[in-house]
Amino acid sequence: MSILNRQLRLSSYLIKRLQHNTITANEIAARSFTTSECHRPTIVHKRSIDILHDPWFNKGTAFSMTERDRLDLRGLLPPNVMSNEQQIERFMADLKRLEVNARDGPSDPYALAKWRILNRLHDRNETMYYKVLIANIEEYAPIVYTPTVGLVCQNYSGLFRRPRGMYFSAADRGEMMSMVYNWPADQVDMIVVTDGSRILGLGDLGVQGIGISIGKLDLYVAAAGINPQRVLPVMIDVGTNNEKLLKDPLYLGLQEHRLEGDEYIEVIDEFMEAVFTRWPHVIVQFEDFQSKWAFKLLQRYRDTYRMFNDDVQGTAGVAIAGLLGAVRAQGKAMIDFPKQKIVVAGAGSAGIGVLNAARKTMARMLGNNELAFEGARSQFWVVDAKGLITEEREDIDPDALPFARKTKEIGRQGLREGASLAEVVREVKPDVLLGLSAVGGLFSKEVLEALKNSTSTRPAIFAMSNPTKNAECTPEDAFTIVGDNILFASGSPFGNVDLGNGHIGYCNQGNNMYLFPGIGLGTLLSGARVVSDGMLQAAAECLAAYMTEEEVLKGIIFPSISSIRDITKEVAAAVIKEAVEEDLAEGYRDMDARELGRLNKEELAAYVKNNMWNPDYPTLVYRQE
Ligand SMILES: NC(=O)c1ccc[n+]([C@@H]2O[C@H](COP(=O)([O-])OP(=O)(O)OC[C@H]3O[C@@H](n4cnc5c(N)ncnc54)[C@H](O)[C@@H]3O)[C@@H](O)[C@H]2O)c1
Ligand SMILES: O=C(O)C[C@H](O)C(=O)O
Ligand SMILES: [Mg+2]
Repeated sequence: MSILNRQLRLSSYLIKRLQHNTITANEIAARSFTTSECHRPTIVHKRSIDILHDPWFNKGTAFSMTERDRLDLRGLLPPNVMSNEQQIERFMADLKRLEVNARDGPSDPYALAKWRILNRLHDRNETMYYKVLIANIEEYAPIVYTPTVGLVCQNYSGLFRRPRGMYFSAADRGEMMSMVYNWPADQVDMIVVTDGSRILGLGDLGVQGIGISIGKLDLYVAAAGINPQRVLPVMIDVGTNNEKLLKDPLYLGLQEHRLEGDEYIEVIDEFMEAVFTRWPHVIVQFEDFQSKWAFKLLQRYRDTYRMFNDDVQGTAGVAIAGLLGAVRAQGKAMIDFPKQKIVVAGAGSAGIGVLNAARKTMARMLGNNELAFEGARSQFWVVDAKGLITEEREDIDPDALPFARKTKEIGRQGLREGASLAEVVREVKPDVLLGLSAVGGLFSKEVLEALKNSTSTRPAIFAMSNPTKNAECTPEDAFTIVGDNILFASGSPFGNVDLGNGHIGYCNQGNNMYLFPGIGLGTLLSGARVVSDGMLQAAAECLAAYMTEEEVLKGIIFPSISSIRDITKEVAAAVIKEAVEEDLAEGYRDMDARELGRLNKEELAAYVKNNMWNPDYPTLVYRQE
């Protein structure tokens, strides 16, 4: 009989005897001493993740800090310790919210409900989960990844059931080197880390941003065939500046404002040192860090560690592939790219990443010298929240400075500092209008009307902000207002548009998902010491060349998500080739760099394919210890 049952029986027996006056109060006090049995500790024969996965002993977020230390649980749970009452309140609030959330799912009214079902499968049986995901990637990528993952992050404190990944918080300073050993896997190939400060276009979501690391790693497994036992989603909780979360008693993260300055950097440094000490060959992808840190951290670590920033570098590669596709779709040779006039709305980590890469690509095509690099600058007009960026801007962000228009130029063009996006489009008549602003509907009717006067034979509109509601415009608006002869891509998935004349307006998904899995896989399989600009460029060029002439002329400039495993294999092979050529490759397992260098294109692709994990059940054999 369980302790609880025995106690219940005992107390009902005592109460009955008391009612019949056959027992004294003193006797009750003495007897009730036996009920202290329930305060005796329970002996468990497991620790760490095993205890979290054991429904008998798991307390979830209610494990106290001392218990977390005693049971090697530090870092395996979000930092905020909850009371049992709070846990129940959180569960109930989430349960009640289900119907509301199911209704406001982005394009699919049942998106969040589907996520819950898939998530439960993920927690029960990973092989089966990935088999389902890979076989139905077109249908379920929008659930486990953009756009639904945004909704998941917004509601994560309510959705949290079983922990996944690791949490390093500001309260763990000085402990990270030891707590990294709480993770049960001896080998980790890929870490995706966020500090939750800019999740998609949804702003600061604090600890709830862990959802984006999990979603990105789902694609690493599904698209790149990284073994799911060797991926680690990480959340670095340095606080949040989201006032709503700071006031929410059920929020799972640290309820203090974000660390800033050196204190912030020290936490990230400690994390990097800890993970690279335990797993020297791991690759760390930085995801959804606010711009002010995205660039600084990239510069700080990129020459020392195997790391890259997906929003800065992955997005840039995808945009370059799209921009080159746009040139081809106009019936021109790619080498004509440096003549394109490009208006970019948004000068954050993604926008500036794209601008730098596009400028370098133009400069390379123009002769790869100082003059070419300087000349390429004048092809870009950058508009941020304060309008057109010019050299007259006060307190200009140093990352945006190289793209500030010169006063003389803008005078000639009938523009001025702070000119609105519509004015800029009207005066510049660009070939490309690219949005990475996180402002839904920014490409308003007025802006799209202005684009009708573009000097291009086929203007391109890239509404790249995520999730769906943050897209700068919908494909319907773009095709309806600007005309049938445009090229359209969005960051989150939309359906194609029926143009009503027997033709289809293609909606491409211009998302960094076409590159980051291949960049990570290629880095892993080459054993490259760092992720170089050349490797990133090779990845972008591979993606650009993936589409056939016929597809591009139809307006299809990115592959369908159903071929993501194939494109990832090709991208990874291109990354390996470049790493070998740059002498950065150190080999992987029994394949050394020299042997890698001897493989031709087909052999490289076969090498990648053979090293991709497939969701098949292995044979299991039990042996006693
Ligand atoms: N499609 C992709 O693969 C991809 C990749 C990375 C980022 N993104 C998306 O890009 C968006 C921006 O990301 P970020 O990291 O650069 O964010 P960020 O917050 O660093 O930058 C946003 C930029 O937009 C500008 N902006 C704000 N309001 C504006 C307005 N009204 N007009 C013009 N510009 C305005 C801001 O001034 C800032 O420069 C997010 O929605 C993100 O989801 C998409
Ligand atoms: O996550 C995505 O869908 C793309 C990108 O990394 C983003 O931050 O929006
Ligand atoms: Mg991102």
